[in-house]
Amino acid sequence: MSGNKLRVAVVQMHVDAGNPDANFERLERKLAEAVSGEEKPELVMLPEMWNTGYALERIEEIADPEGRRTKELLSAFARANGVQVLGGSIAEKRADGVYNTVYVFDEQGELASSYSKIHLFRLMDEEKYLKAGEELGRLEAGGASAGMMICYDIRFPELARKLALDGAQALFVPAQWPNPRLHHWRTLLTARAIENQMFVIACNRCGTSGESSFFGHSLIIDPWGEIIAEAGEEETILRAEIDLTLVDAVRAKIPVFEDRRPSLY
Ligand SMILES: NC(=O)CCC(=O)C(=O)O
Repeated sequence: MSGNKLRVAVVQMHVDAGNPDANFERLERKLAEAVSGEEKPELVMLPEMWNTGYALERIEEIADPEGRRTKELLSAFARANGVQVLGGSIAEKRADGVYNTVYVFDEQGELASSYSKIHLFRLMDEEKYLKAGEELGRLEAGGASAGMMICYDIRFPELARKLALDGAQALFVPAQWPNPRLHHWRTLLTARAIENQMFVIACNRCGTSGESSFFGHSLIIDPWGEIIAEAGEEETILRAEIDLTLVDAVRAKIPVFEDRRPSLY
């Protein structure tokens, strides 16, 4: 990090539903690509459920027990490259069921925080196969407080507002958001950025699994709502340097947080 700037690399990738071995192999290649080149990122981010995809009928069998395989890979990568990793989310098997969980590793490879998706998406049958998390997702990134939401979570503006009120200056959103809802994806992410005057960094998967196709369009949006980077529909590493000082500048220009009237609503 230089000053309050943070270089992020968002790994937009295909996910092979029901085939963790193929996904681990693909991810290792993508991670190597993310840290290649001169401008190394300081934070690398992955999409939702990248280990299994939405092979939910088999999720008990293929989810990562306690996230052990994932933690080993991401921790070693973070430590070897001195980079923070926001590990998308994975299907994580615990004693009481399977969770849709993000792990965050710091530059030393230590597990710094985690978050399990709190809103399960019925349109993709999540509530039939997954357990919902019970805590909010927070992390430190680029010397600032930040929050995490997973995919469907972005439809709940009160969650983003709560994270912002608690100090978040950026919101990280791993996703598997399919067609035909690109308009919702772009609009909701942009709205969360504008209304909370925060950066939104969102990583979607791409490619096709069964009858679902995923449009990619990972996005990096600034606190004024400007899209500073947007991917297309193919696999790519989306890169940007975000200047966290912009958060205070935007909040000073239009003092939304001071003007709130929570006693009325
Ligand atoms: N994986 C998800 O949570 C998908 C959410 C989604 O597609 C939506 O429209 O909301």
